Amino acid sequence: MGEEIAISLRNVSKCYKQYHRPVDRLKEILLPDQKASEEFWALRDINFDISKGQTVGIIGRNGSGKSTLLQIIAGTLTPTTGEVSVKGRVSALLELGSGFNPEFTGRQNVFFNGRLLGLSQQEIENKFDEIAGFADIGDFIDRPVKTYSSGMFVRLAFAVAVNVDPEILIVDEALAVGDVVFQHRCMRKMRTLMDSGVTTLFVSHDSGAVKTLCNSAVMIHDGQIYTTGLPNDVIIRYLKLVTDLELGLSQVELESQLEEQKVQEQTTGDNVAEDIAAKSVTASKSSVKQSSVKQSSAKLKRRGSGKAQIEEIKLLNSLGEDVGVSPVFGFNEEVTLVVNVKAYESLQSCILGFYVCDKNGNEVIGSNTFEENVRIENLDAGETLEVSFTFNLPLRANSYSLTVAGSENYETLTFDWIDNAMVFQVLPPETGKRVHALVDLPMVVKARKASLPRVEYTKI
Ligand SMILES: Nc1ncnc2c1ncn2[C@@H]1O[C@H](COP(=O)(O)OP(=O)(O)OP(=O)(O)O)[C@@H](O)[C@H]1O
Repeated sequence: MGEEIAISLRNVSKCYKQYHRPVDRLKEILLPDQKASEEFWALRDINFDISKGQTVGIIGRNGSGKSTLLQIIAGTLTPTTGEVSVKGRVSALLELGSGFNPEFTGRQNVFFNGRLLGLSQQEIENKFDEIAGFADIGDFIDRPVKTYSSGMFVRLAFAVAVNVDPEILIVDEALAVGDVVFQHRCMRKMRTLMDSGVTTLFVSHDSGAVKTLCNSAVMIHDGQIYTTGLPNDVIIRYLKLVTDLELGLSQVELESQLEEQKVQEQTTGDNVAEDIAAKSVTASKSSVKQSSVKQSSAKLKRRGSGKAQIEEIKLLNSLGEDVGVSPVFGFNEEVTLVVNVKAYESLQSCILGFYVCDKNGNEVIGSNTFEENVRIENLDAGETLEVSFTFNLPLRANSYSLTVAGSENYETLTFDWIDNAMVFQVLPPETGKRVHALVDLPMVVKARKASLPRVEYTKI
């Protein structure tokens, strides 16, 4: 039996009417023959299926169509064309305030919203204390919502959305509001819901949250699906697009890249997007030489201005040996990362850095020359530079990837950024010690048995 589909979109498009002046809207109502608006397609031909229990991150630049997409899935907006099928009770946390009546108290809104979501009066009463406890807004629960700060508002809205036993949870960027303690509480609750099989859609500009929370991601650009896949891969594509746009790559060039990517994906069935990502930035210059990894298997992903380029990356073991295509290191082994850079234009200064990332793309170890107090001044065009970083790998046995990047300084765009430049394995400790966390740092542990205090019994 195949996976159960919770959300399915077929050729979904949304066209908004846009008016230059408010009066044009009235004009069009009064004089329907005279068109006073322009059509704007916020979404075009969106097709995807989301299996039950998946957590999907939706990413994209401002105005790309993410909120429109979520509202269509949540059922608060009708698509202009296409079909949407959503199976399960949807609880949506969309725009701040949507669904709340400002004149009602928080308590009244909890009941009002609960009923809208299909819960009975008794069910809401049973859940009320949990919701109020989660929101943690004190006496404000009995005051009109219009007197709330935006933080209180989102606390209550989130508390309702996650505590009404949703089957499908839709969250739009809401976690960015509220204090740190509340954000942690939200994250924990979302994880619990996801672990219990709730299908979740999550729009965020926080790539870290998408990487840690989601199983997959969809990137929307100009109302179309730009790419889908593993969160880290999609985020890399997203960051590359943002860099390309900052570098002034024209829309025509981006569209032709997208077309080329689609054609190649169809013909090879392979994830050609990755190779295109690697080619597009620096197509005219030499590609990076990785003495330890073949380019295709390394899933090379690259972006940057190209003012200078990373020409070679090597990862040496504790004996200083280059250990080949798929290096395997011992637990806590000392390794040396050697990076060679060539300037194609003159640079006033240079910062070179790296990250060791886990499978989800979370940065586990990382630093750069600036933070390590190694100042690199003036690189002339044609000049080369070799930088080495020596560090240990006190990591849980697993595979890790290496990201290497360089920029002129913190203010400028990176000249070269290579994600997944190399993948390597770390073995478990030879001592047999189990590593329970991602990183295992040396620590001092002391234990002391305290004798129990004597209890004196008084005879009555
Ligand atoms: N009611 C509306 N009428 C006209 N145009 C709209 C309307 N709502 C959204 N749009 C336009 O549709 C496009 C997509 O908007 P949407 O809010 O879905 O983007 P978004 O990706 O969620 O953006 P952000 O990250 O800034 O929230 C934008 O260009 C926006 O101006």
